[in-house]
Amino acid sequence: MPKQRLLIKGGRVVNDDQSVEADVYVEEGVVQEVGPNLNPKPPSGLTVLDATNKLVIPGGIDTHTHLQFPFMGTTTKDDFYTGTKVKEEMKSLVQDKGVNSFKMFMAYKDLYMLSDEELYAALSYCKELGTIAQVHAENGELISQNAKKLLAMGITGPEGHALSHSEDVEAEATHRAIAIANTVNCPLFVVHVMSKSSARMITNARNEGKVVYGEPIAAGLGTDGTNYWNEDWAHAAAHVMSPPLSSDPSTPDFLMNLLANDDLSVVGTDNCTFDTCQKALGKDDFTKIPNGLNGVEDRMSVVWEKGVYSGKMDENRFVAVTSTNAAKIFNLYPKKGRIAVGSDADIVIWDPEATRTISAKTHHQANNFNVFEGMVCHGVPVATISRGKVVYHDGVFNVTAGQGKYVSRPPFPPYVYERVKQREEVCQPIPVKREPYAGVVSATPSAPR
Ligand SMILES: NC(=O)NCCC(=O)O
Ligand SMILES: [Zn+2]
Ligand SMILES: [Zn+2]
Repeated sequence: MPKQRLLIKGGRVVNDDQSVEADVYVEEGVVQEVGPNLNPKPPSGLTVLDATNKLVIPGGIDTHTHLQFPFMGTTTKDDFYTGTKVKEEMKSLVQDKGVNSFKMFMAYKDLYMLSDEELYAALSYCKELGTIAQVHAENGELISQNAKKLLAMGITGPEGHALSHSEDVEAEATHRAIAIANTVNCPLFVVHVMSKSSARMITNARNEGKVVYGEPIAAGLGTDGTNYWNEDWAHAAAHVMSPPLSSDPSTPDFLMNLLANDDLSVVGTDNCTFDTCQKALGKDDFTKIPNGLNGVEDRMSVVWEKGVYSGKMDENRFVAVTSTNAAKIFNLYPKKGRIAVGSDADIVIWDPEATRTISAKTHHQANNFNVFEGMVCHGVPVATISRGKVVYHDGVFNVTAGQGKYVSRPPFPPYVYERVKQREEVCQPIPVKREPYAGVVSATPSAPR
């Protein structure tokens, strides 16, 4: 078999810490050289992609998706799912299967919700195994009480979902998760940060030196919860997810500012798609609407448009929040999340000037609705390269099902655990040295008669 060889010519290579005008030469899926005017020999058998006036960026890493996910009485439209398991299986998943993160739920009462005692035990064990504890932070008990009250008042539509999942519900659980994680010195990754209050909790915790990461999602940065009051039931229901999109329209901008400042760390999508017929399982009761929406296809464009094109972040921060930080937190760096010699050739050629309009009519996802419908985005992928293979170029896909490769992730990512280790060494409580108490001790009270 001839070697698979690829040259990306004339682009601007953007990593999280610098940008350089350079060509990128790839052999057998791995970057071999990054530099000006590369001329690899022999020229035969070499695929050349022109990246003049384009950015050459590391392939995006979506930190949070649900594919082929059985949930709330139905299964997501998009497929492929790896689930979380119970405690006995955690060790084997980490040591034998290359899993280094576990998601725990404080919401979904009577389904997934963990008590504080269970969360304490789970986070303690995550820490012992050297993994990242991901937490869905919402107070499931409060949601349940709120929902009962709203249904009794005759509020059965999707607005009831937003009202029952109030901002307090997310903020309280975020604060509690941070407190529990900090108590057991376990690194915490708060998934789908949707509200200002929750984001502030994470920002404060980071300012206090706690090892906490926050993940806003594409939908939370690109649209808002005013959609829950739309008079078209299907439109409103399509936006139902937990925690809900914020009903305060200034929240997406607020979250993007925190992301630009490194108060929040990475962008996921929580892609979890259900079509209108599936959503209709909750047509008479908002608590039965399957929770979830799209994002996986549009994440990079939404972040470019709302983050870079808006002037909040530069191209390097864009790379940090769409791939590099995720690769560091989940121990994939620098194999993933960087374009450098020895890195996997997962690369996107990105046209920062081109625009596209997002629509369910033209998207490639299986769902019939897109929460970013009509959004004009600057920043368009021209080509996508997966382990050296051009899988998308100028509108044409060259992929087959099953081509993706599972990436094993070792525990104890140094980016996270070096800090954890240091905190543990320095922050050990030390008993106060004092003379023993020599005074009177009252008699042990006798048992009541
Ligand atoms: N977020 C959501 O509504 N659906 C997916 C499941 C989850 O992440 O909680
Ligand atoms: Zn969740
Ligand atoms: Zn999720």
